[in-house]
Amino acid sequence: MALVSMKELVVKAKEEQYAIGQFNVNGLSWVHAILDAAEEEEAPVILAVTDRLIDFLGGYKTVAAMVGALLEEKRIRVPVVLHLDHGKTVDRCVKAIDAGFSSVMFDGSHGPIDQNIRDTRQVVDYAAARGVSVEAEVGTVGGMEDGLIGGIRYADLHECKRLVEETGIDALAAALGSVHGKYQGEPQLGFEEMEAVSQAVGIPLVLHGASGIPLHQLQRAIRLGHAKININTDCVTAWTAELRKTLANHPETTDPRTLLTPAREVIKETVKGKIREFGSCGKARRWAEVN
Ligand SMILES: O=C(O)C[C@@H](O)[C@H](O)C(=O)COP(=O)(O)O
Ligand SMILES: [Zn+2]
Repeated sequence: MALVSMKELVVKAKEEQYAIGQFNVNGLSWVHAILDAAEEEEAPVILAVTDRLIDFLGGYKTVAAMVGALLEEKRIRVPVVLHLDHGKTVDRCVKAIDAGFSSVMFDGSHGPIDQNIRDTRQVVDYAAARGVSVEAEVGTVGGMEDGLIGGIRYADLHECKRLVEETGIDALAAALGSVHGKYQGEPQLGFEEMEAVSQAVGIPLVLHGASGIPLHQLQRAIRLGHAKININTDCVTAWTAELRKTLANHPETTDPRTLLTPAREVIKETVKGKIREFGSCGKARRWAEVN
């Protein structure tokens, strides 16, 4: 199946109270593992590439070609979105769209809201004309972003409403207490604020920094309108641990396949576990029936 926009997937997920997993791609192994997991769980899935890793991975066109080829070679039938995560500029979002990404996030959350709205609107105008979905952000998710450690800044309700109404985005990332990377202590999401934002904007919400958030909090976030949940840290942590174990168990081996296959398998199992937690397993079946 060809890549699809995120829009219809998250609208449906919100209606039916489950969430689509966004899993970050850090190399070829990730694409294999995430696609295999989604196919086995019959779940729609979002493959995301964070803008800071685009050059490391060979550029937008390389990423789009790699994902497109694997969809075909592996005969993937579940709906797959290729999403630019934390797009840094309007121009970089345009490049991703031109390369074949089916969804982009423009992250103007670090600047003033008026600038964020102006830039996001430009991205939406370009994307909507090409059937590409757009996510944008208000507030600051805590933790590591672009190599810098930052504090949490809660999304302002009025700014969330303005961003949605004045741009026409498809999904909103409202920072409400989550943190990228590892949490220090128990995650504390702002559920009261979440309910207010969700009611005010009406569109599906996106949860960044979801690795390490306990299931009961994720389920409450889904009930309050989160239809896309982003996971990277849990996958890279599992991958690194497995790779270290394999290297220790095979000190003489120089065969990359022997060294990398168990780590790829661990990503797949991690993704499958998340898909089940988010309630999206089996949802590709119904999607295929009506599309
Ligand atoms: O590492 C990146 O740049 C991608 C992440 O910001 C992603 O959008 C995300 O929110 C993952 O959260 P985490 O797995 O809890 O770190
Ligand atoms: Zn994020």
